[in-house]
Amino acid sequence: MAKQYDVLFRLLMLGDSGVGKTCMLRRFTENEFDSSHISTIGIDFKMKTLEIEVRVQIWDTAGQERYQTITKQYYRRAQGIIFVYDVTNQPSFQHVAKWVSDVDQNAPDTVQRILVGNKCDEELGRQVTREQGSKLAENYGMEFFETSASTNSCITESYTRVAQLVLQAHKRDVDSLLGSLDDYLDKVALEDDRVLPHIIGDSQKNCAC
Ligand SMILES: Nc1nc2c(ncn2[C@@H]2O[C@H](COP(=O)(O)OP(=O)(O)OP(=O)(O)O)[C@@H](O)[C@H]2O)c(=O)[nH]1
Repeated sequence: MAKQYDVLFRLLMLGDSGVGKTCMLRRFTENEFDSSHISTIGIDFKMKTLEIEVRVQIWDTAGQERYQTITKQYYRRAQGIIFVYDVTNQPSFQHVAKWVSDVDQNAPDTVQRILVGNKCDEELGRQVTREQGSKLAENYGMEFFETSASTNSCITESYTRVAQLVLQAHKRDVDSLLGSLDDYLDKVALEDDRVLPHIIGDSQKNCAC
């Protein structure tokens, strides 16, 4: 019997307002980029199936302080977190420490994290060097990516990597879940085989034509 099912992970994007979270997500899911900034209200999400056969639900949070009571409620349900800062905005880089500390207080210990410096296409306006980003990520034990939603640089790679990390961290759970799902589907298939002639018989009896 054909076995088709998805593994679904929830990923959360965090970072200051304007660093480009929504644009990264739109680039990844729709391959589109918008140069205007319409602040996310509260929280939004999009789904995407990755080549590694994992389906991800990506939550795009509002960076604005006033929505943080709402967005913090989602930390607990995330398996992966993408911390985003803007390489042309030094304060957004400094605030990564605050986002990380919020996650430490509210998310499960098993949550997988990566650090992303977005807008790397803006070389002239750069305020945070690649080395500074990489060093901070190393201090937190995270992998680091520089991305551009504008030029589509490293966007798919960063989402795919965090999903891979989540998959590795939950591999045993996923394997045992899929193992029991296989057993269940096999059992149902066997039962179907036994029941099917009976159902056909019944339906033929009820058929009016
Ligand atoms: N040059 C450049 N601009 C970008 C990039 N990503 C986003 N932007 C611009 O940055 C601005 C903010 O982008 P958003 O994606 O709306 O930012 P956000 O982090 O979702 O903001 P909030 O919803 O307020 O938290 C927009 O004007 C985007 O066009 C990028 O990679 N390069």
